[in-house]
Amino acid sequence: MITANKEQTIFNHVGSKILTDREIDIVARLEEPLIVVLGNVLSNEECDELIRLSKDKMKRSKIGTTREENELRTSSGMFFEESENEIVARVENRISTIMSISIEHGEGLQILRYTPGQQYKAHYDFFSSSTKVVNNNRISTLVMYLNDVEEGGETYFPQLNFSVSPKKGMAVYFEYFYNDQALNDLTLHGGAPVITGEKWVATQWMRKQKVR
Ligand SMILES: O=C(O)CCC(=O)C(=O)O
Ligand SMILES: [Fe+2]
Repeated sequence: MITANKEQTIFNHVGSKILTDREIDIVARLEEPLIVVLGNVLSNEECDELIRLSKDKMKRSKIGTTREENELRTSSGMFFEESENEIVARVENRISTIMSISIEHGEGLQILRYTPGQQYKAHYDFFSSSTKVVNNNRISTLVMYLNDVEEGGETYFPQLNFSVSPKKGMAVYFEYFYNDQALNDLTLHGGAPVITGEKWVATQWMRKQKVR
């Protein structure tokens, strides 16, 4: 007998809703590799507050440091400490339900800001097998959009001819912990250059084992 075997996924939600402290909408999904577009992940107030809190920090983190230019990623960014404040704790709990994994597997929430011309070139979120961290590699990503971008700034998957336009409060989830490495490789993705306006995102990466 021939059985079509579908690979095991981490994301365990079916239907069109995910129940957390908010009702999250599953807007669209690609099955393999699993890429899910989510709506109503963050409220407008939460988006604004995350931007406000990180703005200060980005400023502070630049003092006394020479800003290293990176070809791959030209945006500026910062990390929140675990449960750093009430809003980060609340959002982390929600993220953990969405991503079907406890927050102990998560690196701190990362905030990125892109101004016109800035981008994140196509990359993998997992580390290559030649690096030391590979024994506790990343397995999944949630990119949350904190504002509307006038033009540009799509999250694109060049191997899949697929892209997601940033929309305040929405998010894109994907995972790359398949047995078949070819599926993982299809999650190559980037943040297209912003053309007009600014783009703010919050990214959560999860690791195979606990990091906290
Ligand atoms: O800015 C984006 O759309 C993508 C961000 C991203 O790839 C990441 O944070 O790993
Ligand atoms: Fe990424």
